[in-house]
Amino acid sequence: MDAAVTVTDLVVHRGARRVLHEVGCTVPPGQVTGLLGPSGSGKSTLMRAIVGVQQVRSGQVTVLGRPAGSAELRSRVGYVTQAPSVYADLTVRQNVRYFAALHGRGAAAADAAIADVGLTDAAGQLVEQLSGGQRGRVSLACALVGEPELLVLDEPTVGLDPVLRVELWSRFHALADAGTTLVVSSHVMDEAARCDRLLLLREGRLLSDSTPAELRSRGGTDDLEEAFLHLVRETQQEVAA
Ligand SMILES: Nc1ncnc2c1ncn2[C@@H]1O[C@H](COP(=O)(O)OP(=O)(O)OP(=O)(O)O)[C@@H](O)[C@H]1O
Repeated sequence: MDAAVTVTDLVVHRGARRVLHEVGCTVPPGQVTGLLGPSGSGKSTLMRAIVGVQQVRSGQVTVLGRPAGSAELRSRVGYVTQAPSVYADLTVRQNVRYFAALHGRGAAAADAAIADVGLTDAAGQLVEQLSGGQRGRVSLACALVGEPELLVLDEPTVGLDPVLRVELWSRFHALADAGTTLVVSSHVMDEAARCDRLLLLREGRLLSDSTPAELRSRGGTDDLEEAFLHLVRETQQEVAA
């Protein structure tokens, strides 16, 4: 099956610095692909390139068979940034119903998306009265309600309690099982184990594009964090050699 996203030799500069160095990777359809790496490694920049809002220096990004950012992709790709982008002076329900209407969907779809992110009890509250984590979940509900084919989520579980994190991850897998492609970034390695595939970034370079099992076997350890460190050391030795 064709990849949902193909990134080839991607170079991105931000300000005066090169922040992505000839990155190449693919994202398979109908799976949860994790984008993992330390803060500043380039995860958000790669996501921005995939959704077509990042100016690129060179290379190609193809999304659902089209160049990233094509007008035709707008309704097919959902993107949730780290900064919640919803209307603070509207309630949760009003926000999600508004985004539902933009996608030709009704109140029932909005209510289902609100339930998916665990906000049913807060549906009547103004967004400005919610916590940061709750606001992030309103953004997520607004993206879910459009039922995009590709969902790109920048650190969606930051600040969430463990129970909700587990629930959201099972929701991500249910979406993938129904055919949605998800790209989910995190800097928490324990979330890596929940992904079908892992893209590991460090200092703007892709260290690995593999399954968690392949990464464990390459690192000779069951601990993904250890395996990541092994890969970092291996890459440093290759660079030094
Ligand atoms: N608007 C900007 N102007 C200039 N440089 C930027 C800008 N935004 C990010 N950068 C730089 O680009 C690099 C990659 O940043 P990016 O936000 O993609 O990393 P990240 O892995 O998503 O980090 P985090 O996990 O902290 O969100 C960093 O060195 C950062 O300082």
